Amino acid sequence: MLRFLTAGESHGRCMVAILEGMPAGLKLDLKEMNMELKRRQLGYGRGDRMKIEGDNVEILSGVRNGLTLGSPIGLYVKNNDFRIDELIALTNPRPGHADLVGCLKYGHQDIRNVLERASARETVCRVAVGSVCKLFLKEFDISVSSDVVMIGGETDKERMKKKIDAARKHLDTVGGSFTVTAKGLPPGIGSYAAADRRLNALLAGAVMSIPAIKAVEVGLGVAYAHALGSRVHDAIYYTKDKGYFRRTNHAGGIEGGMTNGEPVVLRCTMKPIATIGKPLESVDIVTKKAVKAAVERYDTCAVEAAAVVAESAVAIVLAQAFLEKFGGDSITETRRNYKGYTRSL
Ligand SMILES: Cc1cc2nc3c(=O)[nH]c(=O)nc-3n(C[C@H](O)[C@H](O)[C@H](O)COP(=O)(O)O)c2cc1C
Ligand SMILES: C=C(O[C@@H]1CC(C(=O)O)=C[C@@H](OP(=O)(O)O)[C@H]1O)C(=O)O
Repeated sequence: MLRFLTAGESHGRCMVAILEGMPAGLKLDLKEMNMELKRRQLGYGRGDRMKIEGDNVEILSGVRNGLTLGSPIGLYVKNNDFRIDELIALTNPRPGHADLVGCLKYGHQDIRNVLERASARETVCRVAVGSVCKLFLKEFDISVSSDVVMIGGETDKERMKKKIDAARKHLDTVGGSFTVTAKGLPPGIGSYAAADRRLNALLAGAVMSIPAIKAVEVGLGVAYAHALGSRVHDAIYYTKDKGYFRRTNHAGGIEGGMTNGEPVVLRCTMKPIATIGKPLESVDIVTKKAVKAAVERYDTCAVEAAAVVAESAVAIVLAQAFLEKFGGDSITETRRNYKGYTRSL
């Protein structure tokens, strides 16, 4: 079983992750891993925090001479903006963030005790872990990519930028949507046999766990609601060369909770950033008086960054489901099992 845990506060010393269950013998290319971290920092509309951080992952354990050992992989990313103990208390929760409910739930009187961990800074760990999973999947010619498709209702790249500029100018924020595509998967990853093995549910859960992601559609997604079955199901064809194939991919590569051999395509929606320069009404959690919500430094738009995080979330789930099917304590063993299966198809 491939599993991971992360720890770290946004302005704490560092962010860490442990990935357990990765087979031995996988070559970890640190340069490629750090490129993923860099991609997460970019994107039009990001705030000033990204100018402070220069995210760089260090491998603490589980690797010798660049190869995984089969033991837990410890990953570390330093926070340049480390100042958690100096930050002043905040008592004016931001609508749309974890602030109010987090204080009620954990008994805090300072929303900083909540926001430090609720912050999307945690997603740097997700990308560090995802970068290892992407390298694993690459061994089997499986790739995961993403595309921003809409920002604040605009689909043209220049208009998207203008939308972000306008939001920034008006001290507001803006959300959007993006697709994540995984190519090269064989049919049969995931299963219809049990609810917790259905791949579409696992993928949606992983992407929805990224802060501010509010919807995940598989293939045609919500558009299925308007359609007739005869128009939307992907007819099946066969040739000796190709084997089974489809001419359309409305299903987004998943049928019955399993990959069907076509690209897996998800469409994901992100809400606008909760911190707003012109803050909404709120209530002070100590005095109970009406106040304006807290304004921290913020990203005007982080859809591009979220898309990179979602690639990692998807890569992690795919690596988990792939290993569930093919097993293997070493890459050699996984490859042998994989080849045996694909030959049998
Ligand atoms: C890459 C990324 C960057 C984000 N940057 C900010 C930010 O600067 N300010 C903010 O208030 N929220 C930001 N968010 C969103 C919050 O983390 C999110 O709204 C909050 O955790 C509550 O979201 P939820 O209701 O989906 O859990 C960011 C999210 C992501 C994925
Ligand atoms: C630190 C990151 O994103 C942060 C996510 C975030 C939030 O509230 O989610 C708030 C901002 O942090 P700060 O208040 O320090 O400016 C973002 O910069 C990151 O993506 O690495």
